Amino acid sequence: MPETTAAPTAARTPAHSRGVRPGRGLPPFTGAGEPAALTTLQVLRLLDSGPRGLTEEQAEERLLRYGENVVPARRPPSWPRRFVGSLRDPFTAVLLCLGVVSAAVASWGTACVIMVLVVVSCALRSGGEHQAGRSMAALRELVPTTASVQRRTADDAPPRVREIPVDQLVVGDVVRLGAGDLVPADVRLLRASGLTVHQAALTGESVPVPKNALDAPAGGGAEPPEPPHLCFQGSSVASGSGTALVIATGPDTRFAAAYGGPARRRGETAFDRSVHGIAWTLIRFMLLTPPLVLMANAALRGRGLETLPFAVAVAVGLTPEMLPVIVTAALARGASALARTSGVIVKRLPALHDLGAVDVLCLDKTGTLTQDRPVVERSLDARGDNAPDVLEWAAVNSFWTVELAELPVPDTLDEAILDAAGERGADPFAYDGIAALPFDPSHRLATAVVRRPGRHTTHTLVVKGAVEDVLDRCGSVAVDGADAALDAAHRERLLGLAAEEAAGGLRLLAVARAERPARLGPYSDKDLRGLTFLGFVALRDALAPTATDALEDLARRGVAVKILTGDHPGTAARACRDLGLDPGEVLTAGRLGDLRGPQLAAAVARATVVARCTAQDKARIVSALRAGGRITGFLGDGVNDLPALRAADVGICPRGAVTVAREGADVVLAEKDLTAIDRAITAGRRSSGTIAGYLRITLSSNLGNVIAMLAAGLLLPFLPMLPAQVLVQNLCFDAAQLAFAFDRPGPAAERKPAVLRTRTFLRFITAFGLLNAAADIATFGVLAFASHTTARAGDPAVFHAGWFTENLLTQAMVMLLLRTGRHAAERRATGPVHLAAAALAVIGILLPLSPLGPPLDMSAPPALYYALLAAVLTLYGLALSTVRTHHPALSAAA
Ligand SMILES: Nc1ncnc2c1ncn2[C@@H]1O[C@H](COP(=O)(O)OP(=O)(O)OP(=O)(O)O)[C@@H](O)[C@H]1O
Ligand SMILES: [Mg+2]
Repeated sequence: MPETTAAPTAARTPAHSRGVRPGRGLPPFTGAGEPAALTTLQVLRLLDSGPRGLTEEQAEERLLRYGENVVPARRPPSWPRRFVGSLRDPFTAVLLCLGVVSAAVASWGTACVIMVLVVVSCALRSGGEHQAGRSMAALRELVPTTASVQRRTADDAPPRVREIPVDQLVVGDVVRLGAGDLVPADVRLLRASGLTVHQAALTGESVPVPKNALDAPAGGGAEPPEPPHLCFQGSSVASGSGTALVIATGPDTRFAAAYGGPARRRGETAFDRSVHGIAWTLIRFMLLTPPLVLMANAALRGRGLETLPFAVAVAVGLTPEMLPVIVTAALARGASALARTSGVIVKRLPALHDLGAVDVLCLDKTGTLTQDRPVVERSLDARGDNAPDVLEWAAVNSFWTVELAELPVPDTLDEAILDAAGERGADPFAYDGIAALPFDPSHRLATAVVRRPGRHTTHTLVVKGAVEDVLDRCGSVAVDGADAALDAAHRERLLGLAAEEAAGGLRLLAVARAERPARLGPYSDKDLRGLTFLGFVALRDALAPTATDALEDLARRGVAVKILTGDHPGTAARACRDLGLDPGEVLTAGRLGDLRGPQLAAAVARATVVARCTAQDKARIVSALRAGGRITGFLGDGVNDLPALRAADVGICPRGAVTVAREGADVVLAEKDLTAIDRAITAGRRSSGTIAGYLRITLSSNLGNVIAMLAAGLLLPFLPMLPAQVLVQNLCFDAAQLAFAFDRPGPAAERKPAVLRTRTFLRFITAFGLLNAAADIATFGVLAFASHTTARAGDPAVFHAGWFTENLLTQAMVMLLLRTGRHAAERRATGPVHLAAAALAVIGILLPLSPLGPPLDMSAPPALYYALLAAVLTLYGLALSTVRTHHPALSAAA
């Protein structure tokens, strides 16, 4: 493409020969931006650059000298730092407190074992996190953020625009900006066409701000706070395009000065609500336990502070120390498997859990339900008759809006129109392009201003866009070559005609035109009044071949699908119907009006399609669904999808999406394909199933032990379990639970959204905890019976050994019988959990008999005990299976 620039070429004189140092450190260009008093030419000179950009060699040299364009954000922490960080985990903190309490009462044994627990769990956790962090960083690198830079291979070579990773940009580079791009560094505009920029991250302003190149220096007056010719890193292009000079990179940008790192967003996610919610409930329990144990012992047995170590041990017994390890491992494993098998990149680990919990998925239409390969089917005039000239005007609009853009982004509708017009021999060069107002999703219009060669006094405005938005700007309608006033009846008829075409599944663009006296000044949306309506171009976009099956799968998995589109309601409804999705009542965003909160949630809950949505409508619908308790995913790929991507529990976009969408999304798909989402949701449910399984099993048996321990503590004249023993037992349990990180839950876990609700969960662990306690108490009876005839009746060491064995055996059984999503038939195959359970059982039986027994105050129980224990365990196993199958409320939770 020939390079057309307005700035003189003198700027290309090498400035280093004049002793000017480019870039970083140069006072006017650090962070705060650049005084508007300099002309573009002066700035280019100062930075030793030119309107044609740097050469590759210059850029390379600057990169080496001044460093990469990265904000010195929080670097990934090192392993030791993670270790220290994991000490701040609430469970660890509680354990440490308990350790301090034990040390304070000189219970050194307990204190030491608690320390061992803390160190082991922190080491495992930080190791796991470190590894997960590395693999996540590697995954994120598969979705790099790029910028379009204009560089030359040699001084005299023509400039070429190419995509490079953003971190390779240097001061003096010339970059191209297009709708949906992130502003890659602090830049000064050289040229701009209809450019508006979102700078909410910097200024909090929520509406896009218009930006343009500076024609003349701003003079001596005060500099405006947001100079219109500067764009800053951290903002994004909402519409239009531009060419700009990089004036500050990396740590020198205004963004780095303000924040020192990328801003992180988002309130409470589904992950926080479920996993964290349960963790905090437990922590409250743990903190309450020691005082309760002390009080009960004091009140009922008249014991004093000497029971404190025991009370502490009971609280420690409740802790699921391995929770963070299991969570990280399960999610990281799921995320890398998903990347390997389906090319789906999860950018934030907890997002995988949230994916599994999604129960409503909002989608855009184009490219998701359809192929995004539109072809022009026909063009019609205001009467609905074939009208080739309407297509020709649309082509003039498409050609010049693309041609005059600084960064032409191929739009499939424009391409289709140009193809069709080209086939019919239309010639857009019959006009000269004067100006363009590029397509802007909030106005749903694109405008080209053209001039017929030789007619210098008249400009023709050619507008194409959504039917309603074009009609709003029309004052007349062309009928049979003459203009007639556009009255309400006409308008209704035209809308009806459009609806008819849309009902056939066609996408529609309205075309209008106006003649104006030629002028020099820029054009804006305000000039689009009193247009003459010409007609429609109807395009057909074939349905995506995999969509029908994928929608069915999603429905089967309990995920409701909603289409939030900017398109015509008729077109969207027809696409749904053709894909077997009942559109029900089709809403338009306009009809939702100012509904908010619960009313909006209720209205949207009933609908499957909401058409004519703006970016803000999409976001507010997603927020309302979330506020109504739904866990909401959003898939979209355009600039107009960004607010909704950010508002959703899980924002999903395809790899081909605009840069801002890729940056804002939690999950990036290889392609815009619903089947990939289905696979990602399944992976999320598996990981959540693993976590839930771990929590249910660990906590129900921990709770059972605590109840039994309290009961025994009150019934027996001695401590039912020595603190050291509690902790050894805990260590064994924890080690065995690690197997869950490598477990794959059964298919039942994949059937519906995996949400761990605190209340259902507590019901589950209470029921199974009580069952476990009952087995323990039965064991006490059996132990007493088996040893009452022997010489060792009432020996605490025998009691300790007997109970230890039973505890480990019941834990092994629970691991096998309460696994997530498995029914009897599915539980058979051997896996890590089976091996761990077997190991646990062996340790449970042999440890008290081994030389380690006596130091832990355990000695072998009589043989009769083992026989009776077998009977107790059989009954316990039967009871477990019965409760699980016969209480759907409980088994459904599993
Ligand atoms: N290049 C264009 N020129 C003019 N008008 C356009 C252009 N592209 C889209 N439109 C109009 O704007 C409307 C909204 O389109 P847009 O692509 O912004 O919606 P969307 O929300 O992204 O839709 P989808 O759900 O299909 O992705 C379209 O129905 C069409 O009428
Ligand atoms: Mg779109």
